[in-house]
Amino acid sequence: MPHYGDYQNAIYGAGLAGIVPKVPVDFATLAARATAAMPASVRDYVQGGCGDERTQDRNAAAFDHWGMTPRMMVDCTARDLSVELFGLRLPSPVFMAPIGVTGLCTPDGHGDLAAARAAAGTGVPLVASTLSNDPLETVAQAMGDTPGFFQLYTPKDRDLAASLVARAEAAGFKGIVVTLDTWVTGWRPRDLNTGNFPQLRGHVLTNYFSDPVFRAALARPPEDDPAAAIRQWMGTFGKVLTWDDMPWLRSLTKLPLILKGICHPDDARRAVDAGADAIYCSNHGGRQANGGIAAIDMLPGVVAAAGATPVLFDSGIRSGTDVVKALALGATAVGIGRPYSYGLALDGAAGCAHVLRCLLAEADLLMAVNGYPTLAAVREAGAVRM
Ligand SMILES: Cc1cc2nc3c(=O)[nH]c(=O)nc-3n(C[C@H](O)[C@H](O)[C@H](O)COP(=O)(O)O)c2cc1C
Ligand SMILES: CCCCCCC(=O)C(=O)O
Repeated sequence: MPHYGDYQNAIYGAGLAGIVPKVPVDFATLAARATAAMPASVRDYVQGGCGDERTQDRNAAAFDHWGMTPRMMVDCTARDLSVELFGLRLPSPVFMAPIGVTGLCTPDGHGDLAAARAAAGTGVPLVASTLSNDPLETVAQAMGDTPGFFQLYTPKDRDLAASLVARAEAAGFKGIVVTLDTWVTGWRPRDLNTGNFPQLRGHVLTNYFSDPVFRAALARPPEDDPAAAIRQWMGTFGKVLTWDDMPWLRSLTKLPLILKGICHPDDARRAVDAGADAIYCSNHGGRQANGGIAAIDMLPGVVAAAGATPVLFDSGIRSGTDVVKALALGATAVGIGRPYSYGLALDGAAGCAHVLRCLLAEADLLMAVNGYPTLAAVREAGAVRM
């Protein structure tokens, strides 16, 4: 049976023929190379975060104070990283988190399709953002047989929300991820210092501009009057959700409903009671609120509160080791954020797939060396706060 770790042999094998990876295999080199290659406006938006970015930095740094203990004399020649989620058998517990400017991460402006193709090529699901340069239907198609999830930024216009969800269902997405932490944008100095907010320049609004409900409310189509369409988007983006909205959200779809941005155990309990099918523990990569606890440090409390409900996690994952630590702390599946957008920036779909394969190879080899043949073994081994 092939293992994700075999990617290491492929890299060394290519090295014998004098070929080195086009995209770096480690995050530090990847980030340095990608941010040098990106246009400044995209780089600042992707790399930046809220305030002085201490929460963002802490998200990644906090993985250092969690450690795992290797077990010996365990046969790990066969390893199984597959996971069941919402009745789907996924080949690995890794997915691509929604990134609203994915479209801009490739020079052709079709980064969303490139990420979808990377999903198709690797079997790693993509959570497609509402904020996309290509319509969700086209993105879904580009994912091939790999399941995808649709991330909903809930508009104030309830009919528009219903339309977006219905389109996502019709397009074949397997679940709806409702983001709770971004009805308004956090304070982002890098973008403020350059007066740059991509959406206000008409980027990544294709799902709105292509939507029949959104279009029906415009005097003239977005193609003829983009400024008016952008103004309408500004007016409708970001409904403030409360727990009272849960029955309505639930009524929009029969697909699994996943609530993104849950960090407090009480909120996790409330989400489960209100009918959420999964909790998505995330602090939005430190982009929305500064001054927070690192996301990975909040994961154990959320997992305990969620009980049997699956918990997805992101924020600060930079390596395969981080992936295994998050699984050890109870995550059912782990979201990759900025690293895959850097892969896109350096080599499109191939670069994105390479980043995902490297993360999976490192995770798989760590499991092999640490004596964890399955994800159940990872979870049983756990991680210790050092
Ligand atoms: C450039 C950028 C755009 C993002 N856009 C969205 C989005 O459209 N919807 C959403 O729910 N989260 C969005 N996020 C948050 C990610 O889904 C994820 O929570 C975050 O990237 C995790 O942090 P990390 O990248 O530092 O690991 C975005 C993140 C970045 C970096
Ligand atoms: C008013 C738009 C809010 C930002 C949406 C994209 C996102 O989640 C992020 O940049 O982070």
